[in-house]
Amino acid sequence: MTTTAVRELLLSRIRDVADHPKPGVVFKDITPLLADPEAFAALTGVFAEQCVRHGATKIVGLEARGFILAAPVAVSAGIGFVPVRKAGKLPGATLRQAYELEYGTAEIEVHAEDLAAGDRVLVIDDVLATGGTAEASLDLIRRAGAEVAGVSVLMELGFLGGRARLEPALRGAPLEAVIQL
Ligand SMILES: O=P(O)(O)OC[C@H]1O[C@H](OP(=O)(O)OP(=O)(O)O)[C@H](O)[C@@H]1O
Ligand SMILES: Nc1ncnc2[nH]cnc12
Repeated sequence: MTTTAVRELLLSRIRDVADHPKPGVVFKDITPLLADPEAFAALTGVFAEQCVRHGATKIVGLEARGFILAAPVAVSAGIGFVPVRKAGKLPGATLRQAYELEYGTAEIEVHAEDLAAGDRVLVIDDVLATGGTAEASLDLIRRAGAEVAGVSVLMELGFLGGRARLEPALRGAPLEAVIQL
């Protein structure tokens, strides 16, 4: 399949849900994509190629939808998967990072022992919106001593300015969005 055909297939499997989870938000629902094995496999293939191209040695997935997309990429690429979770879920010793959302703040965590110097980490998630979650994940990766290989997302909501917010934290690492909206 050509790159354009893959993008069209993926876009056709993302459903817009108006006013979810609150009025005024158009929620980008990826469950139709996950339910279509051809589309899910195509997306996994795109991420796996980026993983190889950026020389990643570990994959971080961002809870929760990022877990679903990142795990098959790690298996396909033959490298480890590391979950970045919302605070309070991981049982071991963690590093924790607070970040700002559109309204209020949130915190995410990673097991400190899962990342170390010498790791090159590709972050995978479904959506880049304001960029707050991805930015905080890059802080965690570096605080663990690892290097950021890149950030890969299925879709970027350009009108929310996530790319500009993330730019300084990327420090030259690539941010790739399969679909720009
Ligand atoms: O760029 P941002 O403004 O930080 O937003 C993007 C994040 O928001 C969504 O996750 P959410 O926190 O809704 O969690 P979920 O995947 O568990 O539904 C999405 O999956 C990203 O992780
Ligand atoms: N509009 C949106 N749809 C799906 N996930 C999101 N995360 C942040 N904004 C989102």
